[in-house]
Amino acid sequence: MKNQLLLKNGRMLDTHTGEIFPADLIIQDGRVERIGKDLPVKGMETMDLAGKLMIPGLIDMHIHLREPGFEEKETIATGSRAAARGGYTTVACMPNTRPVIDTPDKVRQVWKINIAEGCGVRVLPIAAITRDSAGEVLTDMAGLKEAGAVAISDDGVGVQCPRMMKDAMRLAHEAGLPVVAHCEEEDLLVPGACVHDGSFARKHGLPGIPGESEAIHVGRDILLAEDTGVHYHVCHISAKSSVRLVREAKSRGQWVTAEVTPHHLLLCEEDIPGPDPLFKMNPPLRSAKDREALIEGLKDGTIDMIATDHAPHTANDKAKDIREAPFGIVGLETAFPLLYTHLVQTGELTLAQLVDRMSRIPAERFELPGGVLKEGGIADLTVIDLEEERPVEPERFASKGKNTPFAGWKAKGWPVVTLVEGKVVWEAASQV
Ligand SMILES: NC(=O)N[C@@H](CC(=O)O)C(=O)O
Ligand SMILES: [Zn+2]
Ligand SMILES: [Zn+2]
Repeated sequence: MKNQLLLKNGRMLDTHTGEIFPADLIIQDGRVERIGKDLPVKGMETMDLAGKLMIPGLIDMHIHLREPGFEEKETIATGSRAAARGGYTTVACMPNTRPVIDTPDKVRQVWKINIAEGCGVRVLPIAAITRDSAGEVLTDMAGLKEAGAVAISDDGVGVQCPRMMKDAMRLAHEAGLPVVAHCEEEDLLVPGACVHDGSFARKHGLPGIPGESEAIHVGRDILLAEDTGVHYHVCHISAKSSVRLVREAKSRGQWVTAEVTPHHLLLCEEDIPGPDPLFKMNPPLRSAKDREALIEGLKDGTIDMIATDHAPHTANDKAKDIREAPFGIVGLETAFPLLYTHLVQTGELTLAQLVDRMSRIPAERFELPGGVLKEGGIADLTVIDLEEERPVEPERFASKGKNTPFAGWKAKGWPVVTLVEGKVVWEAASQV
C-alpha cells in the first residue's frame, strides 16, 4: 500500500441536512479512497484529527497575486501559502499584474511559476479581456484557453465600451471561457472617489462612488450576454440594485453567476471608523441596506459564491491619504473564520450554506476539481478547528499584505490542515 494517508477521528458535515457526524477518511494516490467510521489503521500513515471538521477544500475565484511586476506586494509563493493557511485548495488569480496577463505565453508563465514556486495550492490564471486591460483591443481568447486560462477579466477596471464587451462575450463563449466582470461605469465617477457615495462620504467631505456605477454595468452586461450564451460572472457584487438585476436574469434562466466578498458581507459604511485606507477597497463598503441585500442574495442563491478579492498592498501604499492610497484589502487568511464567527454563529447563515458557497458552488459553476468530499473524488480538503478562537493578527499572515480592516476581530473556526490531491500543503502545528 503506497501513498496512503488515514485521517482519523475527524468529523464531516452533511451539507443537505447540516448534520455533523464522526468520520475517518483514507486518501490514496490523491483521491478519497474511503470514508467511514472507525476505519482500521493497518500500519498506514495516520493523522489524528481529534474531532476536527473535514470540509472540501475552499475555492476562491478572485484573488490578486501581484506577480509579475509587484513582487513587493505579493508573489505566487507567498500568496499561495496565504491561500493554504486560509484553507484554500484552489484559487484563481486576476491578470492585473505588470505586465497584464493578456497573451497565451504569459498565461503559461503563471502556470510555470506556480509549479516551480507555489506551495501546491492550485493557482488558476484568469487572463485579460483586452490587451493591457486598456479596453481597446481584444485578447486571443482561444489561445488563452489553450494556454490554461480559466476565465477572462479586466479586473481593476470595467470594460467601458459596450461593443467591446459584446464582442468579448461572443468570442469567450466560442472559446469556452467565462467572462468575469469588474462592473464599473467610469462616466459616473468623480476624480479621487474613494468611498461609497453615502453617509460616510458626506460626513467626511470625500468624493463618493455611487452604487449605480456598478449596477449600470451589471444591467448592461446581462443584456449583452443574453444572446451570446456566455457564462457571465459578476465580480465582488456590492450594490442592492446589482443583486436585483442578477436575480431577475437568473429567474429567466440566463447563465449569470455572482460572487460577494467577506468584507461586503461583514461591513458597511457605518463601520468605517474614519478616513482610513484599510477600509478603502473597490467596490467600496456600501450602505447597511446594500449589505442586507447581499446577505439575502447569498442565502437565496442569487449570489452564488464567496470570493475574497485578496488584494495585498505594502504598508507604505496604505499609509497614504485615503484619496491617494490604492484600493484593496487582503482576505485569504481570514475569510473562513470571520464568516463562521460573524455570519454562522450569529445565525444569519448555516455552516452548510457557508461551506457550499466557499467550495461546492464555485467548483460547480466554474467546472473545477474539488468542492465535494466523496469516495473516488479528488482529495482536496481542509480541516477546520471549530473551537479554536483567536483574534485576527495580521503579523501572523503568510501574505506579504497585512492590509486588513479586521485586525483584532474575534474569530473562531480556523483552518488547521490543508490538503491538495492528498498532499499536505499546510499544517498549523508546523507553523508555530
Ligand atoms: N478590489 C480592489 O480594491 N483592488 C483590486 C482591484 C479590483 O479587484 O478591482 C486590486 O488589484 O488591488
Ligand atoms: Zn475588481
Ligand atoms: Zn479584484
